Amino acid sequence: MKLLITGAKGQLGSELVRLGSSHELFAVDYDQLDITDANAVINCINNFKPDAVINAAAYTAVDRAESDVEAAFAVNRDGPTNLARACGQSDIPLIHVSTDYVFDGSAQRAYIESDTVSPLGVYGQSKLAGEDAVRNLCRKHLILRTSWVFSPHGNNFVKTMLRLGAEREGLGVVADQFGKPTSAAEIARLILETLPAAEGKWGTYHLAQPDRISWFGFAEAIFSEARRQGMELKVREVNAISTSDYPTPAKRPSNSELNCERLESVFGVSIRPWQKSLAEVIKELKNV
Ligand SMILES: NC(=O)C1=CN([C@@H]2O[C@H](COP(=O)(O)OP(=O)(O)OC[C@H]3O[C@@H](n4cnc5c(N)ncnc54)[C@H](OP(=O)(O)O)[C@@H]3O)[C@@H](O)[C@H]2O)C=CC1
Ligand SMILES: Cc1cn([C@H]2C[C@H](O)[C@@H](COP(=O)(O)OP(=O)(O)O[C@H]3O[C@@H](C)C(=O)[C@@H](O)[C@H]3O)O2)c(=O)[nH]c1=O
Repeated sequence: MKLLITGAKGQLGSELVRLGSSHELFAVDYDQLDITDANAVINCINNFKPDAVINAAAYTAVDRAESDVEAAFAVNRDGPTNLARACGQSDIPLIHVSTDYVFDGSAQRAYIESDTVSPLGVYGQSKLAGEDAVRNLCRKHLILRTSWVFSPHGNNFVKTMLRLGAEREGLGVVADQFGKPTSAAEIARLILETLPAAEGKWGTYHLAQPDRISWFGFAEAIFSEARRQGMELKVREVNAISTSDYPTPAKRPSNSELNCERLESVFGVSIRPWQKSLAEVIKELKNV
């Protein structure tokens, strides 16, 4: 397939490029295609004539978004609007990635696709506006909501923990926010697997790796896997703290577990647990 990938230097974009080599890729980041520029988006799609567009571009700085509202909405709402309009006009499928942070976390179970959305912060609000634009402007769309993305690239919780764990003896990590860590490689693998089978299955799906865990539990898993692989860490004490002990500009959902049964049953795919992906990512980071 001829695939246009936006945000190609980000976590997901990098994995799409790595795993998508059997396709003809036009992989562009901000410097080659700014998705907030409507004319540039139309020209790019008209020139390359892709079979599908995968939007991996986003504004992902959750706390910074609270004071940088315009920029977050430009990238997360206006960018997808431009892509969806251009794709919709040419009947090109658009794969768009969204987030668990569209939910407020009040559910006592895993969220399904049709659950009420009610984002707590600017990042989630801007991503929700992007989802709406894609649904309204491009019939052939897959909106894939994922969560807690990690990879060897860019910024993510795994890399932050490994950095802090090498610098400090003690760390406090929130133990009352739960979700599903998901590797960018697993998202890329599943996008490339579902896309060729997507005709007649357009819509919104949840895509996150089992199992549900807290950020604290995830931090413990990161340190234990890093030590198992022989990494030297300074950290001796990881303390379970509550959200109120770790004030941040953006509010985060206390439960953003995504139920992914719909994706698995409609496409007949199975999503690997994050533990295996974590081991692979740490192995790669160790060798950098
Ligand atoms: N990271 C996470 O934990 C989660 C991410 N998601 C979603 O998954 C998707 C992929 O996220 P992830 O790979 O982590 O994101 P990254 O932040 O790693 O990558 C996003 C990429 O988009 C680029 N970008 C920013 N603005 C523009 C623009 N105007 N035009 C073109 N490119 C732009 C960024 O460039 P630059 O770095 O120069 O700004 C960066 O290379 C996003 O939709 C995100 O919302 C969902 C749940 C969790
Ligand atoms: C660094 C650190 C964070 N925390 C907490 C803060 C926060 O509640 C939680 C996660 O922090 P982060 O800022 O790394 O993660 P955050 O930016 O909230 O991650 C989110 O990113 C966006 C893009 C998404 O779409 C979400 O799915 C999610 O992955 O851990 C600690 O408790 N201790 C620490 O030392």
